[in-house]
Amino acid sequence: MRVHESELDRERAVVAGLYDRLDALRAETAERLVRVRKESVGGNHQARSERDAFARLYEDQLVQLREVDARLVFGRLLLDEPVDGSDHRYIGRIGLRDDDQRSLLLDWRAQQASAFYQATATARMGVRARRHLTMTGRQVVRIDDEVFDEALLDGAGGSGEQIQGEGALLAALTAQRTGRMHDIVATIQAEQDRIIRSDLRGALVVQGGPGTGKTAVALHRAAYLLYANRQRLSSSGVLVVGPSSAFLRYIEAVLPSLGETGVVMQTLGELFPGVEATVEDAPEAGRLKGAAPMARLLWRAVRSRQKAPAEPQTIVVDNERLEVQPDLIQRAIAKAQRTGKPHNVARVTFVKSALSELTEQLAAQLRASGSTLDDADLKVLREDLRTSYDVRVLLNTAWLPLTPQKLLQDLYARPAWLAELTPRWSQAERDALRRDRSEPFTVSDVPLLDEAAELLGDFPGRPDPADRERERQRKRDLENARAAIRNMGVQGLVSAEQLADGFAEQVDRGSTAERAAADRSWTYGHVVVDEAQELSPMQWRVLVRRCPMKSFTIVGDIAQVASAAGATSWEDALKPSFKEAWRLEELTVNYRTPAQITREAERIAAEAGLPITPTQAVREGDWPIRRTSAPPAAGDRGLADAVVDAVEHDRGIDAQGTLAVIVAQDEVERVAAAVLARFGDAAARGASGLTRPIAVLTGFEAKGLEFDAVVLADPAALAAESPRGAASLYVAMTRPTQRLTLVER
Ligand SMILES: Nc1ncnc2c1ncn2[C@@H]1O[C@H](COP(=O)(O)OP(=O)(O)OP(=O)(O)O)[C@@H](O)[C@H]1O
Repeated sequence: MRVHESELDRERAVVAGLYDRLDALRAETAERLVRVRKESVGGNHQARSERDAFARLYEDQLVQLREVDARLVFGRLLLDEPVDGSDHRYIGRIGLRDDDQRSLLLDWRAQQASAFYQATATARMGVRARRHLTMTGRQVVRIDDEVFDEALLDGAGGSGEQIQGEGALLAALTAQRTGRMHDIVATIQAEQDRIIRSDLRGALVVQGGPGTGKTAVALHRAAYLLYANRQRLSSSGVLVVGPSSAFLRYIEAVLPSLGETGVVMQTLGELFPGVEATVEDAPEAGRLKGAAPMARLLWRAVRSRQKAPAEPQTIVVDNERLEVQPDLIQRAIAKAQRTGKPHNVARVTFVKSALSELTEQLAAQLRASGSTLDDADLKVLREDLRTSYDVRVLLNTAWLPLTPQKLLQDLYARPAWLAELTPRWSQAERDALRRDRSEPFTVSDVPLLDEAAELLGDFPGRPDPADRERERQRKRDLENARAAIRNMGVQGLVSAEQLADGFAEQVDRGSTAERAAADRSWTYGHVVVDEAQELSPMQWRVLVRRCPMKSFTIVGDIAQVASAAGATSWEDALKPSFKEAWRLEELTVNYRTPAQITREAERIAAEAGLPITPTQAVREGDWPIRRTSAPPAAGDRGLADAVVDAVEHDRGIDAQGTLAVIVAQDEVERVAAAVLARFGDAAARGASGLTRPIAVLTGFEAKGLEFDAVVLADPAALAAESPRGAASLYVAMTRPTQRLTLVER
């Protein structure tokens, strides 16, 4: 015991030294910031923009140094071979060095830090022992050791190999939930670490049952990839896609706590700039819109808007009546189509070709009536035709410039046109898409808008030259940044790209992340997709367009598919976009849900025929599943009242933790009203409930989230509402970290 005490003191002294170093760095950065800001406002534009860029860089560094304060250090390795004069190596959120550049703290993402997560007694990786440090504020409160080198063992024996840092892990797993996801750097397990550090290239699929840490792993992988491929990813960015804004809010603090702020997070409804879709389609419409043939349908829709008139058209130009044959327009259309360019771009060829033929026809007509025409006259004729109202109407009727929004609205609002395009569909299918022009776009419309944008190309008149100027400016910025780095002697501390980003912000005030999110043609260096089993083929197509290099981390659980357009196997989902070029990793340990609850959820899911991957829960819970039922005579009120009672009962056990009431869509508002009436401000309906003690959610909203306790209203209704059997019920049952109550009807 005494030995342990003195060890604790020793660690406290080391950790205090690390915090001193952090404070010194902060002070130094703050001082640099003040100095840069104070420098006289004079100088030319170039000098000012350089100073601003440095100021922004120091501000970012200060934010990062502040973010890493909590649990700055969490581990220590005892090494076979000393490094920098010490056989102790401390692992933390960031790397720290002393004035002589000796390593004091190793960034968890550094290659040498992988031993902290992966070493075992049988594969020691040069490690004699591993120590987990548990912190409260800046103070070490506990140490847990695992010894690998037999020479150090005095009969105590090494700890189990499957779970590492058991004490620290269990403390993290049973800690009360706050409605925000936390990072897991201190306790990443070996199977998770291998996935986190897997190569940047190609598509990596992480399949795992509920609570196996897929989301946690995906986010830590994003942080790791940004660290290990800083040059490549900092300018192109990383996109994280999640199912709902509630989910993104739940995970949004994880990356900043790992020191990463440049990641773009979007829901599937936000992938098309300018549209923020939150409404979901009815299952049948969602299925049709998500299916791969929709791409072909949109192609045909665009083609059908390139159409010669059925009859000859008479137009008047320069007081001459011209009879335009459908053939003439048809030839111009064919020529434009042969360019293979998008609709709005190919239209230029169409117009040119039609104008040439019309000019010839008009000239021939004038010559026939006795006029003589030279080249200059022909030019004038062509210009007269180009500016003629009749010609404009004629050409626009045959080939009108289109926006993606207009194309899609027309498709849904003009049943006759849709019918023409879908000869093999049933009338019921066509009716499912029917919609008024004024209705907002749905989440399933977003990939269709993107597909349409691809087929249509830029709308004429959009600022294209600005892009070229921006490119030239970027080159100048990079050169200036390199020069500035040399002048200030900060080589190695900042990359030219980072600094040039700072210059660019000067112009459009946007970080890489903001610019990427606003630009449909932006291509990311890496894309992380969470809850990927829900994605439709059309959604996959958008994501691959956002990252043509196909560097993806795809995490999900095929058994949790709730949407009608989601995948039934990873092979089917990925084949169209990735062919065979993806690799699969599986996670099998459930870190969230206690064993009793996991077993019951898996039993129900298996009975309903869901293809679940059974998980191994790391712990037994302290509470059995509780079942109550609503008195049948009380009707709808009965369920709401029984739910309120169940919540009250659970608050009696723990009034501090987070609790979710999960309800089928049809009943959620009624139950929410009763819960809010009883618990007032302590409860809220929807995503805003995530920062309150009690949240009332639908099965869909609860996806990916977790709570200390869950009260599930009417499990049968929840099971019935999902197009894929009991998926929604399975998801709901696997949300609690401690207690589950089932309120049956
Ligand atoms: N190595 C770990 N150390 C500490 N906590 C962990 C670890 N791995 C996972 N967890 C915790 O387990 C819980 C479940 O993780 P996560 O939400 O990533 O699972 P998931 O596989 O995405 O689940 P679901 O499919 O149900 O959404 C989270 O609270 C997470 O922090």
